[in-house]
Amino acid sequence: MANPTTKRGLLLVNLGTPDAPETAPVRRYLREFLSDPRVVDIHPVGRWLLLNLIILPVRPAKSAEAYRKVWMPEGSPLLVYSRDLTAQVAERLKGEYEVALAMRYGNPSIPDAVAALRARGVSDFTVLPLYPHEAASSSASSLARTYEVMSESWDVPNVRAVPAFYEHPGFLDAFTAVARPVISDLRADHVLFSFHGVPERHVKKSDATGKHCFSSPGCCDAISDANRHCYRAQCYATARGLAERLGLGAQGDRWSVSFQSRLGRTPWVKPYTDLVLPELAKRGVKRLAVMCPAFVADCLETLEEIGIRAREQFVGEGGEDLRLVPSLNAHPLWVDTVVRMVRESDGAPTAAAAPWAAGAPERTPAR
Ligand SMILES: C=CC1=C(C)c2cc3[nH]c(cc4nc(cc5[nH]c(cc1n2)c(C)c5CCC(=O)O)C(CCC(=O)O)=C4C)c(C)c3C=C
Ligand SMILES: [Fe+2]
Ligand SMILES: [Fe+2]
Repeated sequence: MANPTTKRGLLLVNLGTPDAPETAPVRRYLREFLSDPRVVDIHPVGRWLLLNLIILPVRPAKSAEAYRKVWMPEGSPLLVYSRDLTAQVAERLKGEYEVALAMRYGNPSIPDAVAALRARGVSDFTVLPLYPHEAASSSASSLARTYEVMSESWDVPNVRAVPAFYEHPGFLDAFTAVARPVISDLRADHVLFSFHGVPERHVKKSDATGKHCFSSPGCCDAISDANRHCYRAQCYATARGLAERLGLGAQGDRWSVSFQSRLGRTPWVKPYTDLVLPELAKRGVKRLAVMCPAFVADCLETLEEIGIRAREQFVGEGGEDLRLVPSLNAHPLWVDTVVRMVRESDGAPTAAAAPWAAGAPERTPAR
């Protein structure tokens, strides 16, 4: 328990987004994002060449065009929804925690958000990376940067991290509540759980045993000691939890899993969403609901890649309709869950100690 005079702060961290849907701000954002060695994990000289000769001359203009299709009057959807969530969580935790939002890349930056909380007297921090699953390129990068920023001050504050919540019942229940009306209104004959992909190399590097991941087709079929930090295994655990709540039966029949948003030519985690869509259409799936549970806020990857591009692709392949299930954004059940996870994490800094995790001892929330 923290000292009663200690002021607590909650830092919600999401990935980040450009300041405007124009080429120059998108280039600035992509430069910061793709210079991160946890995102593009190759030799620094290779990364510089890839970025400056291949990606940055072309991609920013194309991405800016995509951002313009989903940009909201108040700004980038990822930022608008993350701000909304932050405001509602702050309201719920008033008097207990000072709350701020930070973006790993772009604005509001982690240094600015940490400085703002410290200026409000915070000396005990809870950090909640807004990604359900662990990945070097998302949660690990956000935590590493937060720790780096905090360690720059003379008096380093107390910091605890909320563990990955890929099978937290509150997270699964909230997504189920959002999905149910969409699935029934569409009369969906199939649900695709499309997660953000990562290079296979990243998954192999996070395998502490060095021999579990990709060792067999079923290596992600259950969470075990060997794969509890495997991004792919955590994604499948989420999909199973949602499919069960939605009453979808066995995998393959009315639901399947895929991975989207790949970049470059190295192998990413499979199956790829853009290759699964035509297969589903060919199999006779007509009305497809797509859930993107790697994201807790709608963003370019949900609204444009799935809501617009994947829909056009599926209909072009003979499907009748594809509907994107909205993300959690600031859904009341998600706000409840964030509040609950923050309280649960008080004194439980690792995934293994998460009170809701299988095998963890029963524990009552701190307050
Ligand atoms: C090597 C490239 C990338 C890895 C690895 C990666 C992992 C990863 N990303 C997210 C969440 C988001 N990514 C978003 C956009 C985005 N992602 C990449 C590349 C990698 N992501 C790029 C180049 C972009 C920018 C857009 C584009 O040009 O296509 C977003 C949306 C941001 C927004 O502004 O809306 C999110 C969110 C996770 C969770 C993750 C690892 C699991
Ligand atoms: Fe990404
Ligand atoms: Fe794995």
